[in-house]
Parts: sequence; structure tokens; C-alpha cells
Amino acid sequence: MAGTGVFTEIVDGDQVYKYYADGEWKKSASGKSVSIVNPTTRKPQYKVQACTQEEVNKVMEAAKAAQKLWARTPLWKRAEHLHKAAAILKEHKASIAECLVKEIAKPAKDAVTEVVRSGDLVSYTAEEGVRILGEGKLLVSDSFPGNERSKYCLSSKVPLGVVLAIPPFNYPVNLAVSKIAPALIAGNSLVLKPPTQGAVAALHMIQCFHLAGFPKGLISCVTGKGSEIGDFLTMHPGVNCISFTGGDTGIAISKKAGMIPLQMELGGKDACIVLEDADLDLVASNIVKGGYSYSGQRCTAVKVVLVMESVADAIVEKVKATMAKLSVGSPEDDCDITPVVSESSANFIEGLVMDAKEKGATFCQEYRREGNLIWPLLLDHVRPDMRIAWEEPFGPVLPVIRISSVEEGIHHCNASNFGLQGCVFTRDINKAILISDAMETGTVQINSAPARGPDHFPFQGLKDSGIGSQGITNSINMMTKIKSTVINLPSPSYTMG
Ligand SMILES: NC(=O)C1=CN([C@@H]2O[C@H](COP(=O)(O)OP(=O)(O)OC[C@H]3O[C@@H](n4cnc5c(N)ncnc54)[C@H](OP(=O)(O)O)[C@@H]3O)[C@@H](O)[C@H]2O)C=CC1
Ligand SMILES: O=C(O)[C@H](O)COP(=O)(O)O
Repeated sequence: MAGTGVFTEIVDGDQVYKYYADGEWKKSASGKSVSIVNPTTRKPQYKVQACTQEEVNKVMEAAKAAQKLWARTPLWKRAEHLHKAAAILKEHKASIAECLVKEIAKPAKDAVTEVVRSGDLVSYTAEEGVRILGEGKLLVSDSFPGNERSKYCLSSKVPLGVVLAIPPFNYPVNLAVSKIAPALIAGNSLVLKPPTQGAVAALHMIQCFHLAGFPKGLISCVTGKGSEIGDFLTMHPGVNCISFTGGDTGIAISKKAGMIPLQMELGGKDACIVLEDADLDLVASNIVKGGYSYSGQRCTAVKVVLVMESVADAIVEKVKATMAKLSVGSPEDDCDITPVVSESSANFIEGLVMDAKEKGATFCQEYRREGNLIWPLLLDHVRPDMRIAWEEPFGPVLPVIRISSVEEGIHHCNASNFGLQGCVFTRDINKAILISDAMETGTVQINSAPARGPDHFPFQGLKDSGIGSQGITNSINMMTKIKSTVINLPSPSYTMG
């Protein structure tokens, strides 16, 4: 159970979860806490410390000192620690999943899956790090005009220093470890600022890393509202790299952060283009899975369907029939559709729905909402003048735009300020490749809904969807810099003998 057994030390007598610094669980000197509201009950569920700027300063100092020693720790030993953390994480999947259910209303089975997936991600990162960080490059000077073979350049990857990780609410464990593990294997130290909704799950995950015996100060976790301590963290001179996943906040951070590497995974408006020759059953099941899993609260959710007019009626009917099988209710009951994360999020989604209603969209189901719970909704005959055609609801509401040519679909996709993923359904692989090339998104899925996983695949967004690329290998590389050592010979090496 959350906060008990090996997790007892992470919570104080007043049931406020502590923050983690210098290898210890601590209460903030602020004396203040931040309340986490359960999206289902809409009542306070947990409390976390509201850390102070002074506490952040101390964490940064400790992280800097610990990193110096960690960078000298053999790679295989760093990997060993990560494998241990992965095993402990999986061992405690039930307790961590319980927090995900209560804090972010993630359906019970998906919550367990998130933790197991996270353990696998940590192990894979340890293995990949051992492989790719052990490799370097040798260059000889005479491959460039005007040079003899008198210089040998050896380049290898070295850590950046202190990495600041800021994940979003929807995958507070998985999108935290996808930053923590690459940072650590590459020899960096790590400061985590978890999302407020999801902070307690993240603190449990950090305890698993603590139990794995990482050196003091190497990993820290400071809690508090992003709006209060976020700027102080992201503009802190002690930070050498920021890895952020979330919404528009990331755009603001990228403007404020100093001259340090940034990895930004932001929002999306993933389009699903359906051609006349597509397997319509496959399309319908992918639209429902892609559009409504975790109630549409995935950056990679299908967020607009662009379907050829000739098959639109058939697709809409099939999607409606599949949607009718979705269960709606509480995450504890493992329902498919659960309450969205907050009342403000539900209000925002409702605003998009009402705008579409006023402008004449066809409602395939009756709009229904109770508290934060919104029943899955498909909106047909959506037009470009409706907000839902462009904005990301992050909820179980999906617009269908009927198109008369593939070009129209590509045009709509590319007119978006987002460019995360997209998908195309057709039996014609040649067309699929041409459409994929034309879509301005970081990834295009052919005949499947968008998805980030498997976690070792490159994952990146164009335009307002991000900077850089994620995925295990890319994240490890991103959290290193190249160091060259040049051996200068007294005479060209091929002159001897
Ligand atoms: N491309 C991708 O991989 C993904 C993108 N997203 C996008 O994220 C959004 C939903 O997630 P959500 O958590 O609401 O996103 P937010 O951008 O609101 O928050 C993300 C994180 O940033 C923190 N934060 C808030 N303000 C600041 C600040 N000024 N400085 C630093 N950190 C800050 C938040 O903390 P706090 O909670 O305390 O406010 C949270 O940890 C959607 O737009 C979605 O598309 C989500 C998942 C994946
Ligand atoms: O935050 C998100 O929405 C995730 O990055 C999506 O991950 P998934 O596609 O594996 O669900």
C-alpha cells in the first residue's frame, strides 16, 4: 500500500509526503504543503511539501558535487545500480500504481503497466548505455584537404552535469524515468520536479532508486507547484540540461532557459488520415484505441480524424459501434474512460465541445459530463472554423473532418502549429510512404494509431511539439557532449618505414 512498508519513511506524521535531497527524506522549512485532489472524488487525496528556493539551491549544490564522483564511477557499475532500481520498481508496482489511480485517475491495469514499462525502460537504458557510451570515434587528419596524417582525433561522450527533469501528469512515473535513467547512465546527476498531480507516485518511484543505493545527492526530488518554483528551477545557474515533457509551459521555458541543451516534448494534434482503400475495421479499432485510451490524455492520442468522404459514413458508424463498448466510470474499476485530471481540464474540454455545437458539428453521442467524468464523444462534420479542429482537448472528445482529397488532409495536418505524430491508413504502401513524407510531424505511423512506445524508438515533435528527440538511445546521447582529444605526432605517421 502507498506510504507503508518500504515507503513509510517518505511520509511524515501529518501525512504530508516528504521531498528527497542528499539521500534523505525531508520536510520543507516552508512549513507549507500542496494538496493533490483526486480527480474521481474531487476531494484532497495527498499532500506534498512546497519546497523553498533555499532548498532548491542546496539540492543543486549537492547534485553538482555528487555528479563529479558519479562520472568517475565505472559504466558497468552505474548500469548495475539502474538494474537494481528497475527490479525494486517492478517489485513495488502495486503501491505505485495505487497512487496513479488516486492522483491522476489512471485505470488500474494501465497504472500497473506504466510501472512495469518504467522498470523495463530503466533496464534497457542501462544496457544501451553500456553499449553506446563505451564507443567513441577515431578521425585521422589527412582525410581533410591540406593535411598530412599527423593528427589523431579521439572523441568520446562525456556527461553534461546536472540534468533537470520535469515530466507531465499523464505519465508521472514513465516520463520521469525516461529522463532519469539516461541522465544517470551517462554520468549526470538528476533533479526531478514531478508534476503536482502524480507527485506522490513519483516520490514512491524515487524511493525505489534510493533503495537501490545510488550515492547521496546524485538524485533529488523537489516538490511544489510548477507555477511557484518552476522558473527558479529552470533558470537556476546550476542546471546544465533540461528535459521537459508537458504543454505550452515548455515553450516559455525554452525562452527563459540559459545556453544549455533542451529536450522538449510538448503537445500534439495527431491527425489520422484515412484513404478509401483502408481496412475500415482496423481503422475503427485504432481510432477508438488511439483517441480514447486514458480518456484521450496522451500527447500521442489521435486528435483529429481526416477521412475521405466516400468512406466517412462507414467509418463513423464503425467507430460509434466500437465506442459503445467502452466502459465509463472509476479508475479503481479499471474503466476505459475515467475522470479527466482536473475540473479546469474538464471545463476546457467542455468549452471546445460547446464551440463545436454552436458552429454546427454533428454529435454522434449525447454530450454527458458528471464532475470530471466526460463520456466519450465523437464529433462529425467538424469544419476548420471550429476550435476543436485545431486545439488539443486532452480529453475523450474526437473531431472528424471529411476530406475530398489526400492533399486536403495533408494540408490540414501541416497547417497545425503542432507536429508530434500522425498516422495514415491505406493498403497502398507507395501512397503511404508519399503521405508520410509530406506530413510535417516527428513520426508517422502507417496503419496504426500514433504511439511513443516501444520506448527505444526515436520520439520527437516538430514546430510547437518540441525540441530534440527522445527514445532511450537519443536521450542518452542528448545528455552527453562530445569531448575530443587530439594526438599530435611530430611527423606524419605514414612516413616511417
Ligand atoms: N509530447 C509529449 O511527449 C507529451 C506532451 N504532453 C503535453 O502536456 C500537456 C499536459 O500535461 P501537463 O502536466 O498538464 O502539462 P504542463 O505543461 O502544465 O506541466 C508539465 C510540467 O511542468 C510543470 N510546470 C508548470 N509550470 C512550470 C514552470 N513555470 N516552470 C517549470 N515547470 C513548470 C508542471 O508542474 P505542476 O504540475 O506542479 O504545475 C508539470 O510538472 C498536454 O499539452 C500534452 O500534450 C503530455 C505528455 C507527453
Ligand atoms: O505523454 C504521452 O502522452 C506519452 O508520451 C504517450 O505515450 P504512449 O504513446 O506510449 O501512450
